[in-house]
Amino acid sequence: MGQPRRSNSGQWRPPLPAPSHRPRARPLLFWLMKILRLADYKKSPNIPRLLLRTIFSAACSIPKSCRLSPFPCSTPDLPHFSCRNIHSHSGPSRYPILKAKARPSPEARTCRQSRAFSSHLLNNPNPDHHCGVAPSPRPTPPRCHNLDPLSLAPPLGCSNIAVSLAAPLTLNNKQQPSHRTTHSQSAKMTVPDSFPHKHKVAVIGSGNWGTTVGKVIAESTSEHPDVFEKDVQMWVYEEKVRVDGETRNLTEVINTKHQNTKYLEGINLPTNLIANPSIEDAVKDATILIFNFPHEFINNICRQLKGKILPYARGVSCIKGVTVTDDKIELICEFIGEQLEIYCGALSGANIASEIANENWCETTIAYNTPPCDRHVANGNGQANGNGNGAYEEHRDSRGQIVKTKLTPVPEDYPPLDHEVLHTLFSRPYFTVSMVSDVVGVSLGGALKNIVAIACGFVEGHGWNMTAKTAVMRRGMLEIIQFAREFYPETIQPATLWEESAGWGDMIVSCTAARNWRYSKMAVERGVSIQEIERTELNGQKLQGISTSREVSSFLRARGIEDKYPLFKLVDGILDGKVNVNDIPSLFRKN
Ligand SMILES: NC(=O)c1ccc[n+]([C@@H]2O[C@H](COP(=O)([O-])OP(=O)(O)OC[C@H]3O[C@@H](n4cnc5c(N)ncnc54)[C@H](O)[C@@H]3O)[C@@H](O)[C@H]2O)c1
Ligand SMILES: O=P(O)(O)OC[C@H](O)CO
Repeated sequence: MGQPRRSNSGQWRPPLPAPSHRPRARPLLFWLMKILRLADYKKSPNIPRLLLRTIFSAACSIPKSCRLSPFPCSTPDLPHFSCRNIHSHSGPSRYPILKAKARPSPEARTCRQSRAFSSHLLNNPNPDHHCGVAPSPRPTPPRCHNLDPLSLAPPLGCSNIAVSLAAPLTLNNKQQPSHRTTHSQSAKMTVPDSFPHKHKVAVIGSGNWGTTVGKVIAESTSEHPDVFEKDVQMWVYEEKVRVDGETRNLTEVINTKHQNTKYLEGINLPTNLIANPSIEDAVKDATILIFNFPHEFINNICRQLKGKILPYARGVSCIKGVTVTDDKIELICEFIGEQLEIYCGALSGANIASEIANENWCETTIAYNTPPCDRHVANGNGQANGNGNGAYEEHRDSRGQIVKTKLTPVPEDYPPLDHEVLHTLFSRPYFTVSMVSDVVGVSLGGALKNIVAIACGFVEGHGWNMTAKTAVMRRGMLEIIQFAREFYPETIQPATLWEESAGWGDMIVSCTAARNWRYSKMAVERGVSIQEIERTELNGQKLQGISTSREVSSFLRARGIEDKYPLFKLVDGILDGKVNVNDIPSLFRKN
């Protein structure tokens, strides 16, 4: 890797990749022209055509072996990048990487895995060797779900993003250049990569998943002191717990024993994860808020947080559920954003807390649409906030509407808060993160699968088996997609539900191994209501499927369309005791 260098305008540029990794366009062209000249192409016009066709078809062929591998590459410099990702981003473009490096849009920069991907390619001209498969042509850069291919055309002032993509980005890779150009100051102004402020992270909620995510994050903040403050505050809904024969406050137990004995027993927590019973104090000065509690408490918690957080804080909701108010349905992350006047993304995936807490590998999906005002575009003109020509780009919600709240941009003396930073914050060797922009797919996939999981528990409790459950899962997924298309047609990307952990992955794990499935099965087996089981068996944990089913059904009923969602309707009926589990097969009978 070379040294950081200055452009003609005096601006710092990242170093060029090592010469052996540079594109070899010139020698290639040279030889091509030589062959054509030798073949006297003016007399044989078919030769150039044949040559081009051969090159093009070679570039299009990706070995199938790579497409099928579900495992992450084991390369130490790219621990979270999998062959599957390489495949899902592959396409027929002849020089896709060079194209993306030359003219990416802001979305391309924030696209999932882009940093890892570009640095990986620059460091490894043939990325496939890490996957243990036969070499293949270079794959395309990562694809964003909301990325219009046309947006790869160069918007004004984006030219220097090419430079940031071309250089391995700075947060994960220790060989990075030590300067990052900011955008709002003059083009010649540079800021060292060590920003005066680091992001302070607070986790709001400390249940089974809340504590697990707290652990993940506290490990990351320790590992990245250049980006994050080490200590992570975790708000704990204070309770008395019995430990070693004594009754103590849960917060005190967490801070002394470094275990959440009530909600995540037996897991050692990092000492920089600090339990705090005061929500106000826990979020003080935090720039990144992680929301992680059962969705039933969302109204109350948002009320407590209003006016108590930094105006430029940003959120990620790990909550699986929806909010229904006045016959309006809202994604939890957007509800949080609206209430607290911030932007909030969503994390969801096939994630069973105890497995991640035990550091068993799995993957997850984060949907985050970096608000235009936070896009630190280091372009040739030093323009900030959006499209680089001085115009302010509005932030839009998942219904395509301009967000009413005028967001306060994250100040420039913090590391830019975007896909890269969030990817860094949540990634662990045992937790692979995919970054996407489809907030609807990720949120609804996570919320609505809980209804399906309850149905699967009923089916299994009744004595039917895996094949019956599969039918219910399939039906459930169709209703989820239909729901997303009906209520969020503007931005839903159904591919998210097929391709991401937050879609089919979560559906499968939820219907075969998670709590909503397990305890609804138990309810049928014991002949008691699921609410009764929640009260007696879960030691304070919550089954989100019960309230989600109620909320979604009341929303559909209010619109007179519940019959369009027969599985959702049936689960609600069973929860009410009005319908019998035996009626489930009737959904599948065609008249
Ligand atoms: N547990 C998992 O494996 C898992 C995995 C992925 C996603 N999720 C999702 O994460 C979210 C949080 O789930 P969890 O498993 O951490 O919670 P949990 O089921 O462990 O719920 C208990 C939590 O609720 C809190 N609580 C109880 N009464 C409260 C009140 N009145 N006000 C505020 N908080 C109160 C408790 O203190 C505790 O932290 C849910 O939406 C869930 O669907 C869970
Ligand atoms: O245990 P559950 O049913 O709340 O589900 C946990 C996760 O959502 C599974 O991905």
